[in-house]
Amino acid sequence: MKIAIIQFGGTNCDLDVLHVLKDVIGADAETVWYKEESLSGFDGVVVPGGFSYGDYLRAGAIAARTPIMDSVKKIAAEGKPVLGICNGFQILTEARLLEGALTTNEYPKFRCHWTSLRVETASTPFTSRFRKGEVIKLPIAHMEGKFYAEEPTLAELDENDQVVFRYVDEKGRPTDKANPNGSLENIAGIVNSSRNVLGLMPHPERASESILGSDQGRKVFESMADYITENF
Ligand SMILES: NC(=O)CC[C@H](N)C(=O)O
Repeated sequence: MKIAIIQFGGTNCDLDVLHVLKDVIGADAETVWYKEESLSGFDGVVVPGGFSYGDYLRAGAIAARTPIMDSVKKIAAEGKPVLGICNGFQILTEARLLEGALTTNEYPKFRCHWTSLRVETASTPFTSRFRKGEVIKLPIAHMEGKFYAEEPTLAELDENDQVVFRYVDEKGRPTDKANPNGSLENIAGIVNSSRNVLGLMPHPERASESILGSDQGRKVFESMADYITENF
């Protein structure tokens, strides 16, 4: 099993993800520079966070149009898991691998703090180790994290159980106060209709060891590794 971690100019969470995959959960992983065109030999992909191309035009817009994204699309079409974290989520929406868009936070500042999230579904390759309804703590760090989609798309995401994480308060309720960026319906993460592409704004790799204040993010990577072992 081998997982590719894509690096663009401006990516800055690549080595954190590499550390979690290799040192914390013992999976085989490698960073791949965006100029590589092939991802043959890889069974899964992480598009990590950062500021690819300085967030120029729109966050993720330039990275989404690089040749390696054709290979990421191929991996996704093969049913292999693709995980986009923060800037990675922005890139996956810009590449149209995921619905909707990430727009400037309602209060237009960079926000960097812990959030509580409710796991809305355990039936994805990335959340199989969670319980539906479980409330977990993961940090956010973004300026363009407001999830937006047109009403019919939102309805479809709900109907198909594609909303994976929602920002909630300490009691597990998706209130306005618990919503750090104005995301519609408090959405923090979604999957595609085939369920093998996940994007989320919070950073599970920054909460994968208890010394960091939470190790609950680790289960995202462990679930992904289980899925690869079982299927590929
Ligand atoms: N941590 C990140 O990936 C940053 C996300 C993005 N560049 C933003 O600020 O919106």
